[in-house]
Formats: sequence, structure tokens, C-alpha cells
Amino acid sequence: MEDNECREGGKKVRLANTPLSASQILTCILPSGGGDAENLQCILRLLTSYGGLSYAPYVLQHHQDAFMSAWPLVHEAVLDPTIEPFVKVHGEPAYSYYGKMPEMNGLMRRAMSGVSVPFMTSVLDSYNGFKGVKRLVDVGGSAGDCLRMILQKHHFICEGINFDLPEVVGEAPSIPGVTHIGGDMFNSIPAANAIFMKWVLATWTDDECKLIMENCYKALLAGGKLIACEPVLLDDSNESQRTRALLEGDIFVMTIYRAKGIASSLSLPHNYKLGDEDSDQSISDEEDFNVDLRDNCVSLGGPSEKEKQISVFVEDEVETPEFPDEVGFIFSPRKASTCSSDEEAISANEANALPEFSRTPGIKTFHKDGFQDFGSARLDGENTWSVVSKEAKALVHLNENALCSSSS
Ligand SMILES: C[S@@+](CC[C@H](N)C(=O)[O-])C[C@H]1O[C@@H](n2cnc3c(N)ncnc32)[C@H](O)[C@@H]1O
Repeated sequence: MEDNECREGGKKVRLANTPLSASQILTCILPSGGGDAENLQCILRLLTSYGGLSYAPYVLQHHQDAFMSAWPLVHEAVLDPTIEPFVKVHGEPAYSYYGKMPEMNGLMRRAMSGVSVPFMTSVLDSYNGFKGVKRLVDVGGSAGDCLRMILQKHHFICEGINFDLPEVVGEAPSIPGVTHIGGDMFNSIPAANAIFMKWVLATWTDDECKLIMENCYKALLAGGKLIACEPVLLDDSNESQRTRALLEGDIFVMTIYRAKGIASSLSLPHNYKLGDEDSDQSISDEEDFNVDLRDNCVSLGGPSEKEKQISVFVEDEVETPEFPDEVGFIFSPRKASTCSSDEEAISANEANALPEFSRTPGIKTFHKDGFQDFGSARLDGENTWSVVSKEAKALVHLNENALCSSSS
């Protein structure tokens, strides 16, 4: 008799609320016998590898009919790259397709929670770049799990805004300290003194990434900071599981979304390499920073914003452990590394200048014009931008599974 069984009137009875072994589960699924308990055990082990969370929604999400039907057209991405295989099959891009199907959207949210929570646990263990942030927006934040974890760890962040498509935040759970705002990052983004963005840029083309980042720049208050957390293929990519996971993710994105590939560390800004602690390069006003994302990964503003000072340098006040394989990058202004001075915090007046919905808990539809006005008011030349190699090192303590999921 097994530990979770007892005898009742001579009959073997299973005790309630006790763990079942794989073979016991198998006898429930296949009462007439058969099946392979060892293989079932493998699946269960994977599904439980995220603690209380489940990896299952992620697996299910990637194997939905809508995705599977795009795979036979993967070669089309080579023959005609103007339309991604998903659109060729379904006639519209993946996110608008999800938007019409509440169950797909729900699955996407659960899939993201399942993979992002363990990922963020690693990030928050070592990354200190949220120091001094008062108002933080997570662009493309899905159900808000990343923001919830950031706020739970950093109590100095007064307000978190989870910004995603209206149909996504419309079903997101309520989270203390977090306001869900629905909108379109291609129109505008709620104002904040830091923007967090994870696994968003990787699914868009270079031109689209430029638009998103321009809107981030407009939304940032003086001294603002953008923390972008995206997969990056290192120069010395090899045959490791990590590299393969990244390359597979790349094909997934190519088939389902529209990006033209994950960034490689070669495409980071001038003279900048992940982990290069000696890099301390400033790009002055005269230098052309409005470059192709593929060449440089950063393109901020159009010609009218050229007068702004844009800097690339190494931040030296961030304590970070050493990680051999970096796969993330961050754009960050040095000024915002601490938020102790009054002008770096959001003043009462600035808070009042924000559209009303950003201060009201609950779900609001994003009003493009209000934010555009506010955002452009902040284009005062005070923002400086940098790429922070030490922060990047800290950000990217990723486990292999998290990497696999980076392109969902
Ligand atoms: C790969 S998911 C990443 C989710 C979350 N950042 C994470 O890491 O768990 C990309 C997110 O971007 C959102 N998104 C897509 N298009 C958007 C748009 N135009 N404006 C705002 N969010 C968008 C999606 O709804 C989705 O939640």
C-alpha cells in the first residue's frame, strides 16, 4: 500500500489531498492500463519547474491552431518578407487576431505570467536600476506581473502603470499600486520617470521599434529612463542551448510576428559592447544618433530633436554580479540613477498635468492627444540617454527556459 492510501472496510482507498505519483495519475487517466509513467513524469516535472506557476499555458499558447497553421508557410518569410506567415494565413497581425478572441488573449496573459515571473525573480535579484524611480510604466506589461514584482521589491516606487492593449488590460487582475491603462504604444505612452519594457521590441521591425522608442522618449519626464529587456544574441554565439533557444525564438518571431530578428550585441550603440566596463562614450549633439536600429539599436527622435544631448556611457554606481552570458540591454540616463532631488521626482504640478486617467485606479482607455501634449512638453533637452553595461550584466541572469520564452 502506498503512503497516500489507506484501507477502509478491506478496500484500498486513496487519501484526499495527498500527492499522487505519476503512475497513480496514469491509472486515473487510463483505468484500463497502459501508458508510460516515466514520460508522464517528464512532462509533470517540466510543468512544475516554475514552482506555483505553470509552464503549461506557454506550451499551449505556442501550439494553438492559429500558430500551428502558420508554420507550414515559414519558407514564405524568405520568399516574401513583406508579410509574415501568420498574416498570410489569418489575414491580420497576431496581436489584432488575439484581440478578437478573448480566450487567446487570456492564454497569452497566463503564458506570459508563467514565464515572466521566474525570469523577473532573477532580474530583481541582481538588477538595481530602479533606484529612485517614482512613477514606472511597464509598456506591453500584459497582466502586470512584472510590475507587481518590481513594486513589491522597490517600495520607493509610488505608482506603477501597466500599459498594454485595451483588450489585454481589460481582463488584467487588480494589483495594489498598479493602474492598468489600455492604449497603443504606437500612438503614445503614459508619462513616467521610468519606462520598463520586456520582450516587446523583439517582436517588431526596426522602424516600428523606432516609433515605440520615440514615444517612450516623449513620455519620459526630465531625467527619465528607459529600461528595455530584450533577447540579444552575443557575438560569440555558439552551439549552446542558450544560443539555440535564441535562434529558435528568432524563427518563431519571424513566423508569427513581424520582427526582422533579435538584436545582436554587434548592433548595440557605437563602441558599446555588453560587459564592456571601459565603454564611456558620449555622443554629442553633432553626432548622428538617428540611425538605423539594426546598426545601432538606438534611435531617439527625429531631426527636430537633434539638439538634445544624447549620451552613451557606463554607469558606475550600479552593483552587479558578473554573468558570463548577457542577453539584455538597457537604455538609461545617468541622471535618473537616483531620484533624490526634487526636480527628478514628479512634482505635484506635473502629476496634475497628467491626464486624469493615469491617476485613477482601474482600467482606462488611453487618450492619445493628452499624452502627446504632455510628452512633448518634456522634450526640453534635459533627458540624457545612456547604455549601461553594468546594468545590462545585472539584468540578464536568465535561465534557459526564460530565454526560450522571450519571443512569445
Ligand atoms: C511578448 S508580450 C510581453 C509581455 C510582458 N512584457 C512580459 O514580459 O511578460 C508583448 C506584449 O506587448 C503587448 N502589445 C502588443 N502591441 C501593443 C501595442 N500596440 N501597444 C501596447 N502593448 C502592445 C501585447 O499585448 C503583449 O502583452
